[in-house]
Amino acid sequence: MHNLETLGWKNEFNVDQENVARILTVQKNSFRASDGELDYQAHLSGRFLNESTSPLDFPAVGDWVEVQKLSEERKAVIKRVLPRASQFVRQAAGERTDPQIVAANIDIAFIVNSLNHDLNVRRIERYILLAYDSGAMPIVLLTKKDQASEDEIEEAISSVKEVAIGVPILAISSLTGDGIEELMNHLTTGKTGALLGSSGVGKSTLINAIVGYEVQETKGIREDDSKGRHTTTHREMFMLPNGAMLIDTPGMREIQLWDGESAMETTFQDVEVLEKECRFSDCAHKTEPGCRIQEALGTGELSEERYASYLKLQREIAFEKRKQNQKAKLEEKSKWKKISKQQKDSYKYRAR
Ligand SMILES: Nc1nc2c(ncn2[C@@H]2O[C@H](COP(=O)(O)OP(=O)(O)OP(=O)(O)O)[C@@H](O)[C@H]2O)c(=O)[nH]1
Ligand SMILES: [Zn+2]
Repeated sequence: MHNLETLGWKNEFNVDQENVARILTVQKNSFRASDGELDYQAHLSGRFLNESTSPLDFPAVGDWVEVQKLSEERKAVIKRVLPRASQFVRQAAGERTDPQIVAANIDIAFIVNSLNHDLNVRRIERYILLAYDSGAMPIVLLTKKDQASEDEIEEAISSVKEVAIGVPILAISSLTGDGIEELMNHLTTGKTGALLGSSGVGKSTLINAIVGYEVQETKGIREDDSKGRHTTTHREMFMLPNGAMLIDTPGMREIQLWDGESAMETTFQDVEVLEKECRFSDCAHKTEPGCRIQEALGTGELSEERYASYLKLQREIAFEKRKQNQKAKLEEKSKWKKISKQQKDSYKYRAR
């Protein structure tokens, strides 16, 4: 069923097909890759160990890589990462200013939320922004449909609709199979999807339901405290029976933006249209009489929360950008310091 084509391979990189594989899992510096027929245990070639290699240059789940297969059975060396069609990037956890690739070459970013917990539309908004920024199409999945009433489902869908303009919203249940067929209409042969969302929303259970058997270990909710157990610990790509791929990711509690500037327009189409309609080209949209944004806020056409969220994300992106520029400057400085020290040292040596 799976060969390079069904894995989504498009032969546009000018690499011999023999030497192409797709990354299925990453654990530290150990990779599992598939050429569509066989799995390979792969490791990085020396060129990745260069000091200046950015985290974005390393292979991630979903990447197409050029490999050199070794004579040792099912071992390979990764020579390079082929250009990505899309990459889902977030700010790495912790204090550092580093990007982290959640998944590469994703066609559809499934933003997964559970119907039996509080829906956080602000978080969904953020994920949609990241999805568009990555180059993937977002789809919002509302899981555990079997645990919500018709009214609750309708209410959830309508509140998500307000922040997910033009984005498909599907309510599904992995328990009853309700809605899975509709989901699979999107995830067709050769397509790659990624499941993104908090821990316990049912990502692994969904993969099991699609694959039809237990591929991802899931643990039941403990009855005593009804907390979902954290189960997924690393990203992994699964091949589905229909020839599509689905990437499971560990639950992400917070997702910090890395970039997203270019995706703001698509994510906040409603706000941007109003801004363009404003007759003052340099309007701060605060107190100007006759301002279109103020008018829309007044009539409720645009909700205060949505507008506040728009401004907040805009500020956040600008802040990240400044931080990244600052970091780049510091790195440049330390590089020149090093070079000038080397030059001095070599001069001292020659002078002696
Ligand atoms: N009733 C019901 N329960 C579900 C459904 N899907 C998942 N669950 C339950 O929700 C709990 C968490 O599901 P998981 O699939 O482990 O959640 P996850 O999103 O993979 O969580 P992490 O791996 O921690 O990121 C488990 O107890 C599942 O049985 C569903 O459609 N209906
Ligand atoms: Zn205005």
